[in-house]
Amino acid sequence: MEILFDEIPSLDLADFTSGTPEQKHNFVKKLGEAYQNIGFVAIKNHGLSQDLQDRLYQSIKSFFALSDEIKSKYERPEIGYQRGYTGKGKEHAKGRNTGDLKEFYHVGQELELIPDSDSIKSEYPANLWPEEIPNFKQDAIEAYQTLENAGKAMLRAIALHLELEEDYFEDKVAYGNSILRQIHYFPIENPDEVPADAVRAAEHGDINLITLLMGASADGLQVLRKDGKWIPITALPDQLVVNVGDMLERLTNKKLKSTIHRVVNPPRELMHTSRFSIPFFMHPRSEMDLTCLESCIDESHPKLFSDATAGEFLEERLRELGLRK
Ligand SMILES: O=C(O)CCC(=O)C(=O)O
Ligand SMILES: [Fe+2]
Repeated sequence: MEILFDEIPSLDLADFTSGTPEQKHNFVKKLGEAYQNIGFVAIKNHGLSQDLQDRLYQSIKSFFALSDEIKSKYERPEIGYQRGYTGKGKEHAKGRNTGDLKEFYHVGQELELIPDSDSIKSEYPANLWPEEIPNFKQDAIEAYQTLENAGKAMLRAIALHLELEEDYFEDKVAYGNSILRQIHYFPIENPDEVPADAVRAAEHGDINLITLLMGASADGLQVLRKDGKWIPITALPDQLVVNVGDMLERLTNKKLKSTIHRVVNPPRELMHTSRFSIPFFMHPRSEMDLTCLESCIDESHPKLFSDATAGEFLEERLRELGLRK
């Protein structure tokens, strides 16, 4: 069914997690409809409190206000910047060379929380915690866990929409390679000093299964509708934006859409202002097989992707983004 949304659909996650069978059914139906079309929804009752979001934004504002010299102590190119700080302009979208106008900080699974018996533990680098910002660690870990739980609930709904067992993704995302990315789109005093084609975040699809995005500190996020129109996204304060990433698109042979999105620059007179945002990229364990589901392949939907594991696909994309040599 062709639907052209003027805004992304809003859903209540509580309908799915604690609603009546009918509410749960309707949630899955609306989610499936949205993900087969615009690839984005906004959800409320996700479990992440406003207080925690405020604390997170406070910590990252303090962190990014530190000098470049201090921030670079937390930069680890040798692990593809998968933990800690990534400096200004280092990442560019796939297919581009001009770096995005952003700096960011990555938090992954906290190793102490993974049981020793799980061999995945040895795959992950340890998190880095900035000693200059006392609450950073505690707030980031709490947000990571809350978003991981909300993501698991979304994946249960997605599994039902795909007519899989509700717990299909459960073991695949247990201690998965998810990343909390805290982003600062930095102020630019003189717009003529940056490359003419430089933008806050050039158009891209996310790599992972799904992305859960907290309300940002300013406008700018836009998604590309299939008729070519860019639709601005503004989440209400109590909402998270949740979109399909490339891994889920591959698994479902493009039944679910990883929609291209971007963050545009503000008008020239506001280029000197900052924008902060915090996406949570929900990744499975590296061994997850992303081979297209048989149920998503038929004569009118031939298989579009070669077989790969999540780990293989991620490595390829990190090289394409300039983060891995
Ligand atoms: O900053 C935002 O609002 C979105 C960022 C984004 O799309 C990303 O980091 O993948
Ligand atoms: Fe994105």
